[in-house]
Amino acid sequence: MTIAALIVAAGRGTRAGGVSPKQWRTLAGDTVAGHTVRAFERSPRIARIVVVLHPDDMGRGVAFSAQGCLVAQGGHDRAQSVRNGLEALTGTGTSRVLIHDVARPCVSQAVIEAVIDALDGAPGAAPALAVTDALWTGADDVVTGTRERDGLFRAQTPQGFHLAAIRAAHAAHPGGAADDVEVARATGMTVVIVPGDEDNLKITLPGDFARAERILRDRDGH
Ligand SMILES: Nc1ccn([C@@H]2O[C@H](COP(=O)(O)OP(=O)(O)OP(=O)(O)O)[C@@H](O)[C@H]2O)c(=O)n1
Ligand SMILES: C[C@](O)(CO)[C@H](O)COP(=O)(O)O
Repeated sequence: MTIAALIVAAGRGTRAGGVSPKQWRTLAGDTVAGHTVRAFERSPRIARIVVVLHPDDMGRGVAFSAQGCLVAQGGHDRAQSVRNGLEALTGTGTSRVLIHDVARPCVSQAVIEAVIDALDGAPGAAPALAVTDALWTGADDVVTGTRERDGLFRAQTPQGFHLAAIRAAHAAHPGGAADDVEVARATGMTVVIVPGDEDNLKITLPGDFARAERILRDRDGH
């Protein structure tokens, strides 16, 4: 069985601010994208890596190609970028794919392994963390109600799938999905939840860079 990682890196990181998109910012000695790609290169079970880049960033693809990655051009939204990455896997003999946000550079080997292992028993698998805090609704800075937290999860990536199944799901989906699990579930696919990791944050807002850098430095013992 051949397993690929598909890293979507074609977003602009508008919420993170800064002079360049968040995936090109340097943290703990490498770019965010460099850390993310390396996490999958370190996994002996990942046979190939596709990196999906924004049209303006295709020049950066040369370095990824030189290190053995496939490179694809991104689309107008995340789902289109995923579809372009899936297309790039055509003819490579890949049977399973782990789809990951470039903006999650602290993904651990344990999370990658858990997703891969779960795909032996289900067509889809993804990491998530159970919601433990109380949940409120609010308006104008005032609490307006509470919500049941049982059965709620915070979704992470990598989200793993049998390749043919996720290709078919993306081809059939009308658009507007938050992630690939939503696309998969729209076809009736079973997606199992594996343990996520608090450190597997998605760099989204300016304050997230410092936290990601701390995690990466602590892990590398710097
Ligand atoms: N057209 C797009 C849009 C998003 N992405 C990727 O999808 C992931 C989603 O994370 P998010 O935080 O939403 O990234 P951005 O779209 O870059 O961020 P923002 O919404 O703040 O602009 C990121 O890895 C991003 O690069 C992509 O490959 N192609
Ligand atoms: C795919 C994802 O990371 C799951 O948590 C997330 O849905 C993508 O980004 P966004 O913050 O919802 O735009």
